[in-house]
Amino acid sequence: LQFGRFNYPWRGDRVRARVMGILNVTPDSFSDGGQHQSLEFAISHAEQMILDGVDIIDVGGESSRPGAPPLPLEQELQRVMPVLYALRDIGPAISVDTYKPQVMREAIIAGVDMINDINGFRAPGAIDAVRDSDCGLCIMHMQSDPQHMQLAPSYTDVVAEVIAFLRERIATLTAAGIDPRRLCIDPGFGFGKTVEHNYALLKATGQLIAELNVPLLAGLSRKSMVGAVTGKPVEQRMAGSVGGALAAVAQGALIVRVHDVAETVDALKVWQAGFNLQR
Ligand SMILES: Nc1nc2[nH]c(S[C@@H](C(=O)O)c3ccccc3)nc2c(=O)[nH]1
Repeated sequence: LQFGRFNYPWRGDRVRARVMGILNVTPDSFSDGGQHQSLEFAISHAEQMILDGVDIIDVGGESSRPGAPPLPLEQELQRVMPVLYALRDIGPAISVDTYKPQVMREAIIAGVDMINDINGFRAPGAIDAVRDSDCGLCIMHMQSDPQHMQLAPSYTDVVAEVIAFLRERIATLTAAGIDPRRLCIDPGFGFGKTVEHNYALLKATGQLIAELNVPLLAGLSRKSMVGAVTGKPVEQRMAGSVGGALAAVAQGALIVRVHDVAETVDALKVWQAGFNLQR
């Protein structure tokens, strides 16, 4: 995958969806919290994803688990920056999953190819942090915040409201001088949504793309929406997650964010070989 600037994954052969592998950099639980072991694990996980055919590796220091307290800036930097520097020339595109402007700034200096912001670049300083660079930007919808979002998700019309939110963010970022070719959108499965809201959004993937006219990233891997319809626990949701990824790609999604890279890459290869994409 040639990942030149303004030649983002979705700018290549538009029909092939790209696979974004999830790389969670959690604290080093085996020693005194030093970075070395978690860095070693992160690099070996990245190397395995590359063997599996990953296109983008998404490095996240903070699990956005509902109810989780926010991770302090210094801790996030200590976790994420060594990994970004270790992976910057490893091959595939590198994305950083953060909503903190200072992490964005340092990640851009480290040469990341994309910034994945679950908060849609709403934090004060987030737009300034990313404006004067050429990295890709993923704008995700979230209702409320990770601490409160799953307490009582409610919408009048979830699809219309998510579209309106993403439309406003696209307009705000482009008005600030950001090239729209850098943008992709994401409905944010699991971020302030019930299972019903999530499936209404998944079924509306084509509508979001048609109305907003930017590439769409779908991130439903192993989430509760998969568990709800399969009855499976999180460690047995791979097949359901692959099914969800194909449901999104069939409607035009261009990036799927997944835990199970090898399985998703294979499923997409066979699906794309057997489905007439040029409809
Ligand atoms: N763009 C984009 N970034 C993301 N980061 C994440 S964290 C997520 C997970 O299960 O990985 C998660 C969600 C809720 C609780 C824990 C963990 N999800 C997305 C997504 O759906 N889209």
